[in-house]
Formats: sequence, C-alpha cells, structure tokens
Amino acid sequence: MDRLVIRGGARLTGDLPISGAKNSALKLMAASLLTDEPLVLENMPRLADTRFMGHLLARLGVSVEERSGSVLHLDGGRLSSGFAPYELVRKMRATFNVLGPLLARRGEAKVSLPGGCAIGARPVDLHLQALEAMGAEIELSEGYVLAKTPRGGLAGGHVVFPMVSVGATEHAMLAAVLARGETVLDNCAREPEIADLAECLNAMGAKVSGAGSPTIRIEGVERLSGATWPVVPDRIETGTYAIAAAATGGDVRLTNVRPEHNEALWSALEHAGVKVVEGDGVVEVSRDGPLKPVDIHTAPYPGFPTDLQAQFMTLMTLADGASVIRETIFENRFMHAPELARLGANIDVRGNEAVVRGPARLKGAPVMATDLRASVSLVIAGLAAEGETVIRRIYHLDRGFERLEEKLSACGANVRREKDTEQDA
Ligand SMILES: CC(=O)N[C@H]1[C@@H](OP(=O)(O)OP(=O)(O)OC[C@H]2O[C@@H](n3ccc(=O)[nH]c3=O)[C@H](O)[C@@H]2O)O[C@H](CO)[C@@H](O)[C@@H]1O
Ligand SMILES: C=C(OP(=O)(O)O)C(=O)O
Repeated sequence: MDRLVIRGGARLTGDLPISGAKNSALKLMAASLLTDEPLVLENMPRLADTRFMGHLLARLGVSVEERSGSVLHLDGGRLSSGFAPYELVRKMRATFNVLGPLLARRGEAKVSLPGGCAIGARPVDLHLQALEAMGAEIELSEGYVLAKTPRGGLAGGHVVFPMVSVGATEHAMLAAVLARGETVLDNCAREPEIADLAECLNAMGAKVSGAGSPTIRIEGVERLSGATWPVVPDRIETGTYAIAAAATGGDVRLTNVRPEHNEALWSALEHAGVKVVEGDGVVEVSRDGPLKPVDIHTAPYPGFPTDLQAQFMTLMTLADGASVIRETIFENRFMHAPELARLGANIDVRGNEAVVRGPARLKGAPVMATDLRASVSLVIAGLAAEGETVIRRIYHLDRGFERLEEKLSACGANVRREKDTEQDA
C-alpha cells in the first residue's frame, strides 16, 4: 500500500489539465454491453475504478483494450456471461449498472449488490423499481440480484423516482434504450454525466430525449451500433483543484474543462473572496486576499455537489469566521472532519451539519484517508498546512484522481508517493 507525503506551504500556480469524468466514464463503459459493435471512449481517465470496471466487463465477455491517447476500446461482440460476481462489483457503485444492460441484451442476469464509498446506506431500491417498471422479474438472494425479463424482453414503462438518484436514472436509461416501446422517467437526476450518457447512447442509435431535465423519454430501439465518444471533463476533479488553488492562495488555470458544470461552486468560491474567470474550455482560479466564510448545503445538480463538500470544508477551515456546511445527500459523509481536526481545524459536527470555525492555522499531521473525496480534502489541507502531512490508505484517492501527484507537482506542490511500510493493526 502507498502513502502520500505532502510538504505544505507552496502556492499552486500554472496550468492543470483535467481528465475525463470517472462517474461518466464508468456508465459509458457499461453501455458497451448494449451492442455487438465496438464502443470507443476518448478522454478516458486511467483510474483504479475504470480498470476495475474493465475487469468486470472482460469477465462478462467484452474485449477491453486500452489504447494510447486516453482511448479505451470496448467490444461487446462476444458477450458470454450475465454473471457479475461479488469480487468484481464490491469496490464501487457503478459496477451495479451492468445489471440493466445485461438484462436488456441477454434476458437474464445475476449481479452482486454493489460497494462504493462508505458514505451512507446507499440502497439500490430505486434501480430495481425502475427495472421492474420495465417488466423485469427480480429476486434478491445471498447478496445477489437475480433478474430476468418476461418472454419478449423488457418493455417500456413509466417510472416516477421518489427521490433524485444519479445511479438509478442512468441505470434506467441503460435498460430502456433496448426495451420495446416508450419509457418515461420522471424526477430524474440532471447531472452532466446523465446528459453525457444520453448523448453517447444516441450516438449509438438510441432515442433518448430530455436528459439534463427532470423528465427523460426513451423510445426503445431493436439494436444499437458502436460509436466513438469523448468522456465529459470531470467537474469534481475540476472543482477539487479549483479549491486547492484557493486554499493555497494560488493562481491556477484549469484546462479541458466545462466551466458551466460547476456554477454552484464558482458562486460559493466568489462569495469566499476567490477570483474565478470562466473561459472557453478553461477556468482560472486565484486568490490573494483573505477567505470569507460561506454556508453551503449539498443538493442534486445544479446544487452544490456532495462530491465537493469535503474539499469545500477544508477551504472553510481557513476562512475568517464560522461557516455551516449541511450534507443532504448522504448520511455519513463527514468522516474527513475528525481527520482535518488532526491538522488543527475546528469543526463541530451535529447530525448533517458541520460548523467550521476559522481561520485555523493548519499544521501537518499523519491522517487516514476514509473515502475518495474525503481523501482529497486531506490533500488540500496538507497543501495549505505548515510542515509535513502523511496520508495513509490512499487507495481511495487512486479510485478517482488520475496522476494526482504529477498534476499537483507541475503546479509547484511538494507531494510524493511512497510505500507505506507500517502495518495497520
Ligand atoms: C459512481 C457515481 O456516479 N457515483 C456518484 C453518484 O452516486 P449514486 O448514484 O450512488 O448516488 P445517488 O444519486 O443514487 O444517491 C442519492 C441518494 O439517493 C439514495 N438512493 C439511491 C439509489 C437508490 O436506489 N435508493 C436510494 O435511496 C442514496 O442513498 C443517496 O442518499 O451520485 C452521487 C450523488 O451525486 C455521487 O456522490 C457519487 O459520486
Ligand atoms: C462516492 C463516489 O464513488 P462511488 O459512488 O463509487 O462510491 C465518488 O465518486 O465520490
């Protein structure tokens, strides 16, 4: 296992290129199950999660080939299995989204219940309800979902999601594209990853409209073809490095981004006294004055993303005054707070609210990464702190941040990865 050693205090400056979005790439990869022609994904991030998803697809019979220039070639022409075992599903959420496409293509599937960051209970009831609305017969047994379609395959249905779910919206789309007739999905998630998936499916010959709005309509087609599709830039990586620039009083130009996908963050940063200049595919983030406290609450897109809450909390520890951070999506997503306290942050967590009192003079400390976004909030804290911060269990980070040390080092950060020889008790 590796650990990250950060010597804080350097301002981040320069250009920082953003990779394709993990949370989009994973669902696009699942779309390769829907066709017997190649799906070629460009701007693919190389991450532990995308590799893991690749292993699962390969087990199902998809040929998975990484090509140069961030290209992933997927060929589902020899799909041979509908069984997604626990060992290949357990590490993250998106693997569960193979269920719908397998059902649509093969008529039956057995898929383990998923894993993912331990940030709440994270049930999959909405995914299953959507598949049932399309006629799937579903049974749960020994940690697995056993699903089959009635004779004739999935049929269009009407789904009204009782709450907004990114994964369930995407899962329903992935199944409905090959269902007979029209499917209407109401109260859908509107994240940019949803539109990215819809546009890729349409490039494959699907008929999806309304993605990015609360109602999505899908006219099922008999078959899908292959396509070449560029993965949308990662708005969470973008936001993370923007916050890191602000935290270090730096001046960074983030490139290969879609600035319009982060409006909630830009507004919060501007209220905090950070300068944000949006351009065409780039955004410049800088700060030279003191940070002001800003209250935020997380919400489905276009609200403030839960995946940037931990990073923003780190920034608020440096602000001059108290801020309140409310997490409304996941019930256990403040695990970074006690770790940030090791560096000297003053954070009081009560239920789904954290009161952050700043400005803290952060000092480097040994900390433990607890989940993906929490880990990177510790990286930001380490960059802004005096002295050395050692972050252990960084396999969480490797799930979602491509070449993190390299990108940060190129902007002047003092970050290195080394083998962690200490054993966990
Ligand atoms: C791989 C991926 O894309 N992960 C993202 C996705 O996760 P994920 O798709 O798992 O998140 P959801 O949008 O589904 O979750 C939102 C809320 O709905 C609940 N829920 C969800 C499904 C369900 O069947 N039943 C149910 O109750 C969840 O527990 C949570 O409280 O969106 C989250 C919210 O933006 C992000 O934090 C994750 O990074
Ligand atoms: C929580 C995340 O991933 P997952 O949904 O796979 O746990 C994340 O990307 O922040």
